[in-house]
Amino acid sequence: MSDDAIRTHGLTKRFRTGQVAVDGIDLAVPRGAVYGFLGPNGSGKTTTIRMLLGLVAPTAGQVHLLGEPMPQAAARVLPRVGALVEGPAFQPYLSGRANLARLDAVDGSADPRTARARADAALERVGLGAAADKRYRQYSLGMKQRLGLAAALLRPRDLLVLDEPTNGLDPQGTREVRHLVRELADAGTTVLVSSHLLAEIEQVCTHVGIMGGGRLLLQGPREDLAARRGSRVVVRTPQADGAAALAELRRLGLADAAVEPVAADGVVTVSAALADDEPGASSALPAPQDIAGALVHAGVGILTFDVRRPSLEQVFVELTGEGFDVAR
Ligand SMILES: Nc1ncnc2c1ncn2[C@@H]1O[C@H](COP(=O)(O)OP(=O)(O)OP(=O)(O)O)[C@@H](O)[C@H]1O
Repeated sequence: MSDDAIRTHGLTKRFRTGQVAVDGIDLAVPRGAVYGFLGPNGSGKTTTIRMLLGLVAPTAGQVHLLGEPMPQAAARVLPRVGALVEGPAFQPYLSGRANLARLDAVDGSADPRTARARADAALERVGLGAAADKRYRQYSLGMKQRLGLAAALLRPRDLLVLDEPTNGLDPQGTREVRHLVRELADAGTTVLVSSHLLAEIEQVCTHVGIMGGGRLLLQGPREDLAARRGSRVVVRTPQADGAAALAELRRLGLADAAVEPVAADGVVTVSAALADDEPGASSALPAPQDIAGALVHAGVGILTFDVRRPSLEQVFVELTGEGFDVAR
């Protein structure tokens, strides 16, 4: 048993069609994390999430949620887990509020006297307060998605599992979901959130797992994954200082330092790789502040000084050779 909020060992799903949708994955979602579960369409995220929640039986492997084995402990564990998965069962002719009341009533452990307050609080939280009395069938896709979130938030949860929560939302709605996830995480809820659009949730994640072709290609703290590859220092200087800047960077041990072609405005860009891809190899390289100091000391005029980290998407593409929107 582990202290992680979610832990799987060798989790595998082979469908009757013979397709292996999830291929022996070991997920580890630490308590308190916001875990971005990422990967192209068809990479196995939804199937994994369904297995986590006991909606689909694994072909092989184990799942522990909040330290307890699934599905054996489902009755004890699932009340502590809020989930948004495809197609929640809402009644089309009932209002958003009435739909939540219905779900609330099914939950044996919820106090019926406070049902209304719970539903209203959840609706407010997802920005549906004004549409509470509208029928579900009149909701837009984004509003439906929000109602699904509200249902997951009807009671305090230790763990939230959200499958593509930003599906159907406009950029404003997407920002709101991010904000909500951050708020919930600040309050101590562990969140697993899946997306095929990395940029949408990258900013709120503390941890990331990247799926590709049913396998977990990469997993760990977000900062570690992005820092692992390809950080660069990028300096813009007056053209006259370009050669001096290049010489200084090389003197500091940044072997691949190079000057990019002159821009029309008499400014050149000098850049160099800051970290090697090999773990530990970067320790010999100077820290950014020391590089800036050395350039100033060498009399180089600095117009801008940046440390550029690759986006996770760049890391992903580099690792897999696959774009994010590639279907299987
Ligand atoms: N019930 C099923 N029977 C057979 N194959 C299935 C079934 N459900 C999913 N698959 C296949 O398993 C693979 C993984 O699908 P899954 O829905 O888990 O991916 P995903 O990463 O969630 O993608 P998306 O972002 O499009 O939802 C796909 O190739 C899909 O066609």
